[in-house]
Amino acid sequence: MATENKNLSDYDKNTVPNAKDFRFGIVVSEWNDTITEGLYNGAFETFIENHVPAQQIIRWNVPGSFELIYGAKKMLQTQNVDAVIVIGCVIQGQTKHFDFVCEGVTQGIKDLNVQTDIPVIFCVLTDNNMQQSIDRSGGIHGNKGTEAAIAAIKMAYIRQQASLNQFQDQPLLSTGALQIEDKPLELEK
Ligand SMILES: Nc1c(NC[C@H](O)[C@H](O)[C@H](O)CO)[nH]c(=O)[nH]c1=O
Ligand SMILES: CC(=O)[C@@H](O)COP(=O)(O)O
Repeated sequence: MATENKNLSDYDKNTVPNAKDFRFGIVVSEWNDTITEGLYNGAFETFIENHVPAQQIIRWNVPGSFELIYGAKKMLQTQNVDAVIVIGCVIQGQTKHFDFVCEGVTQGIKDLNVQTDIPVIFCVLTDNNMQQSIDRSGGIHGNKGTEAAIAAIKMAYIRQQASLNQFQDQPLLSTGALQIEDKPLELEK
């Protein structure tokens, strides 16, 4: 489903676990900072809306999207966080550099998810032009930062429950969603 058919800011609050005790890191690229600031604001505000205290949200800046990999790695190594969001905006230029940056960041963040125990959420726009980025950072298609914050909460919860081995005897709804203490968690099919 393309973004144009699903607003990035829409989510069902009934499927989001209580996030008041989680700690989150956000690594923000300074390239295209008008866009990345919009994505950050979307993520930060969504965390606050879901009861994450501001003092439990750690922000680091890096020069560009390629540096998100190292920045996230060092945050994971040094900070007590339950999930990390990396925020970037890569826009096609005149050369193939776009392809290499996008692929490099994608693979690097994937590697961190494989090699470490902390979820790293991919909030990197890879757009053809600035208008597409504007549309996805608080514009007509919503805010990918909101989407990323919800993903971070859900993944932090999955990590927490998995570490407690609670999934083994957790009651399941008929839909296959986990029944958690106050609201069901919809696991993506
Ligand atoms: N063109 C964009 C870049 N390029 C810079 C790289 O991300 C990196 O900082 C540089 O190659 C030094 O290692 N970065 C973006 O985030 N967005 C772009 O559109
Ligand atoms: C993604 C990039 O690095 C790109 O925006 C740089 O522009 P260009 O390909 O014209 O050098």
